[in-house]
Amino acid sequence: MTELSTTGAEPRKYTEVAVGVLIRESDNALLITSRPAGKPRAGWWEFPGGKLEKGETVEQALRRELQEELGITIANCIAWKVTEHSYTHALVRLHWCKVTQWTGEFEMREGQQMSWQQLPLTVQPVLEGSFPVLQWLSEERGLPFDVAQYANAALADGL
Ligand SMILES: Nc1nc2c([nH]c(=O)n2[C@@H]2O[C@H](COP(=O)(O)OP(=O)(O)OP(=O)(O)O)[C@@H](O)[C@H]2O)c(=O)[nH]1
Repeated sequence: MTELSTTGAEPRKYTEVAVGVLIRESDNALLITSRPAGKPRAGWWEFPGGKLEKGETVEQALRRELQEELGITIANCIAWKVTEHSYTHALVRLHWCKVTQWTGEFEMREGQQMSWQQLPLTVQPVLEGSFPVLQWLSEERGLPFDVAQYANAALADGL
């Protein structure tokens, strides 16, 4: 699918992305990772995942990405939400899955960082395409959500 361009140029194509919300069973912590050097928004925090390759399902893409990036193999992928976000570098459709089971030891294979976080997150800045999901997760947990907390840090870092 495409979005009409405001410049009259070619419509921008959606990039389909599989994103994992990994939830640690013992304390419900969420896995957040930093974007590796060399990618747009390097050093920003996100939920782990990546782009679908041709012919892949969301679950296949997420399993591949998490093996490549984190060295783990997911054992489930519970389809949860689909969101869209327009960045200057891309128009993305994010397919969010909850993951509660995996095997393997975490290994940061792209030199990124990982952090098990409770809400509200203490790592900053966070990709703004993830804000809706942070809101839904907060609501599910009966916690307040203040988008300004995340947006201010993102603005300070050049949103
Ligand atoms: N993984 C991930 N991507 C997100 C999140 N939120 C969000 O807006 N995105 C966007 O989704 C896109 C994911 O692309 P990516 O660059 O991480 O994917 P990839 O690992 O396949 O990259 P590559 O194949 O270009 O190396 C980026 O445009 C990123 O800005 C999130 O929480 N996690």
